[in-house]
Amino acid sequence: MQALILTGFGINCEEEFAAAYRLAGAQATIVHLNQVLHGQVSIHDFDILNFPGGFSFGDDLGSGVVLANKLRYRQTGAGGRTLLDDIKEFIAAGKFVLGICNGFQVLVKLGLLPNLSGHVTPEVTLTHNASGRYEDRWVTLRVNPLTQTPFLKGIDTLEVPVRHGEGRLVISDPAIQQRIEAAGLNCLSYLDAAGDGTGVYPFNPNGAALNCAGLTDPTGQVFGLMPHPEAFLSAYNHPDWARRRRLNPSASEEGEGLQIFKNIVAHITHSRTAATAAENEFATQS
Ligand SMILES: NC(=O)CC[C@H](N)C(=O)O
Repeated sequence: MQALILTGFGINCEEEFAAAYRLAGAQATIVHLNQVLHGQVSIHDFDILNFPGGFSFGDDLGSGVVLANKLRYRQTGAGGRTLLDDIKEFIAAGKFVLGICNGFQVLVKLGLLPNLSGHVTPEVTLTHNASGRYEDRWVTLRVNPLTQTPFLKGIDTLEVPVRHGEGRLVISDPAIQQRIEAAGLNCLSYLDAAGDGTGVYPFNPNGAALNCAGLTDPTGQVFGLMPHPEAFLSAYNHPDWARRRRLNPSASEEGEGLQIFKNIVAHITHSRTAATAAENEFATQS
């Protein structure tokens, strides 16, 4: 199971991302975006493509906009081929894409999320937090029980840090909002201290529509979220770890964020084993 983790141009969470995959049992390779754009590395040699957080292109024109435009418009080959063409093929082959924070912003600006139309055109946007400030705090999330994505399998709630200036999801078309809700694509929502979904600041740190902290596409293969699960890989990353351990001394030393990476690594490994078994059976029969 091979994870490709993009870096360069102000992306700054690639090491945490790689650590997450390694702890989950996968191989992680950090690659500069130019190596992919110049054809030195092919995304097709990997199982999952990852867009980490950071400040790509200094957040100029809006977080994630320039990187999304490079993927959509920068020609990587003959005939006007772009990296987005490769990413579409990658997804059509049943592979997975994960974007965290700035990476989520890239996927939204590109139109890979929520991608209700299947045409990869932007349908929603992420913009400046309602507070007008950069928000750096821990939040609690609930997984939407309707979600089909393997990334979130078996997870009910989790605590994770956010650190962003542009995390407010805006959905200007009510029909799109309704379709996102009906399909369960708003896969993560912010909770208040009583464990209820809330739009109230600071529990919802940015004023996002639908209290949405994360989205998937209709296939569940593309997943993006504003908070940083890759920053909660060890129980000791939590600001309140000492009290949590006192209350529950036998609790795992793993951070809650690691489960997302373990889930996808297990899913891909399992699907591959099943595919090989089916091929072997076919070979024996024919
Ligand atoms: N941590 C991040 O990835 C931040 C994303 C983006 N630069 C923002 O401020 O919204």
